[in-house]
Amino acid sequence: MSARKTAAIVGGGVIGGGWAARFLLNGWDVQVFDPDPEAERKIGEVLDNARRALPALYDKALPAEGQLSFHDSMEEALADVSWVQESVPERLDLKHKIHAQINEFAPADAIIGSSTSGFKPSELNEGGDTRVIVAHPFNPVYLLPLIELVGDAAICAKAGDILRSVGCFPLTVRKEIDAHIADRLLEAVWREGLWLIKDGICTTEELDEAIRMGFGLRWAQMGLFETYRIAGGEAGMKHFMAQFGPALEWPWTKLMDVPEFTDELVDLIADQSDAQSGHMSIRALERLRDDNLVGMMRALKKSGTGAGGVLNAHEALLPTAPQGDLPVTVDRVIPQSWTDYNGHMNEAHYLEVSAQATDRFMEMIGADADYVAAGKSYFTVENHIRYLDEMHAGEAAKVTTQVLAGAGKKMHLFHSLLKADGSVAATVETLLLHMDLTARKTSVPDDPVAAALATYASAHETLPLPDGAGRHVGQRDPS
Ligand SMILES: NC(=O)C1=CN([C@@H]2O[C@H](COP(=O)(O)OP(=O)(O)OC[C@H]3O[C@@H](n4cnc5c(N)ncnc54)[C@H](O)[C@@H]3O)[C@@H](O)[C@H]2O)C=CC1
Ligand SMILES: C[N+](C)(C)CC(=O)CC(=O)[O-]
Repeated sequence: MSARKTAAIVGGGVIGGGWAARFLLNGWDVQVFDPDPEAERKIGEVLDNARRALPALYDKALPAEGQLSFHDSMEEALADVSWVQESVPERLDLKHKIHAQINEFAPADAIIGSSTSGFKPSELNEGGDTRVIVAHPFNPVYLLPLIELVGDAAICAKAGDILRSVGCFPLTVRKEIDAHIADRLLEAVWREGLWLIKDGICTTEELDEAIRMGFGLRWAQMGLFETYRIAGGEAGMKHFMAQFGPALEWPWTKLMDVPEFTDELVDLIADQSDAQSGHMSIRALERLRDDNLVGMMRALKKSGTGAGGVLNAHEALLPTAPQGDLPVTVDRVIPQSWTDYNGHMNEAHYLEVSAQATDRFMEMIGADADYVAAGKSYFTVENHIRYLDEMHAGEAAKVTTQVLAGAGKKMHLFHSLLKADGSVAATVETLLLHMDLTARKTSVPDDPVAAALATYASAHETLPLPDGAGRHVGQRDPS
């Protein structure tokens, strides 16, 4: 993979702006070419949404943002890049023209991807010596991990490595077909929806409720076939197919046809959509969507299912730098979902951050997932939290951890929650005991864990006792 972490965005609209945010917030420099005089403003607004949402998916800090630049020529925008992403309007003639220009200026080793929703790579490359692959994203590109890759196998493999490094899920489509995989499914649902609305069976809002109150939730974590596998009950998929296969002969869909896009139909759909969502601006709807997606995707991290597994794998790649003499055990952004009616981070999440810091420190001394799977761990037996300052959504936060004592069965830690300016927002003094998970009784840790903990305890012994250590609730500060 090229060492250059610079991407060119050709076409900075809804999707190009999302690509710019995906690369930029993962530490890449981004060079944009888009003749629209409003492109810089539009991308700026997408970046505002992305900075608010993407970091909240992670329990570790993302890399420092790359540099964003706008260029008046394709040649300038493509200088020294390792990825070119084309996101111009879905017109094959325009894409051919653009890719001929890209081919002229892009470095020979650069990946050239098209965001096209439906064209095949053979169509994009027809008549020229271009080497475009389909790299089809899903809006919002900075949050949804799926990128469908279609085209040259070697280029797709290299593209997949790069996409994984910026938190995406590259899905290589085995054979090219119009609209790849996901858009064919989306098109089917959209066509049927148009018929249902045209025939007065439901409104746009009722159709959306039918999706988001039912299978839409299921699809977010298990897709279509795993869901149907469960629907077959103990008899499984074959029973499901036997029971519901015949329905494919019945008129449960009109997909053989699509309603004529008359002015009446377009007005019908548009009027109902306005009635459903017209009270919110697109940017407000986008922020609501992002908050919902972040909450759902964070929930999937616990089981590692679907997008949750992608987030966990990407998070494992993110480095955490030490802070002075103390290890940084949490380095993250406060998610919107952690704030409450007082407009700041809720008290419960200070303890959640502390628990994350303790888990990270346990990993650092070898009491990691494998250690727990072997039947040994630590249990927290006492916490003392001091709330010293508010934390707000989108705020960067670090936790440093000092070992106050670490011998025998005991592990006595002091976590300090630091704001971006280094001030202390909270402290959590926490006492843990080592446990035998089979006997459910205290036990001494394995020698390697005991030795690693003793090393930290010895190194921290020379540090001043942190302010607040040993306090009890309501203790007066010395005047
Ligand atoms: N909107 C969506 O939900 C999705 C769209 N896509 C695909 O992404 C591509 C772009 O779609 P959108 O972002 O929605 O369109 P858009 O209309 O929002 O953005 C297109 C951008 O291309 C720019 N542009 C036009 N001619 C150009 C040229 N000669 N050189 C450079 N830039 C030029 C325009 O100024 C505009 O900013 C299409 O192929 C579409 O199928 C893929 C996934 C989702
Ligand atoms: C409607 N659409 C064809 C532009 C959808 C896509 O291409 C993917 C998406 O984000 O839904």
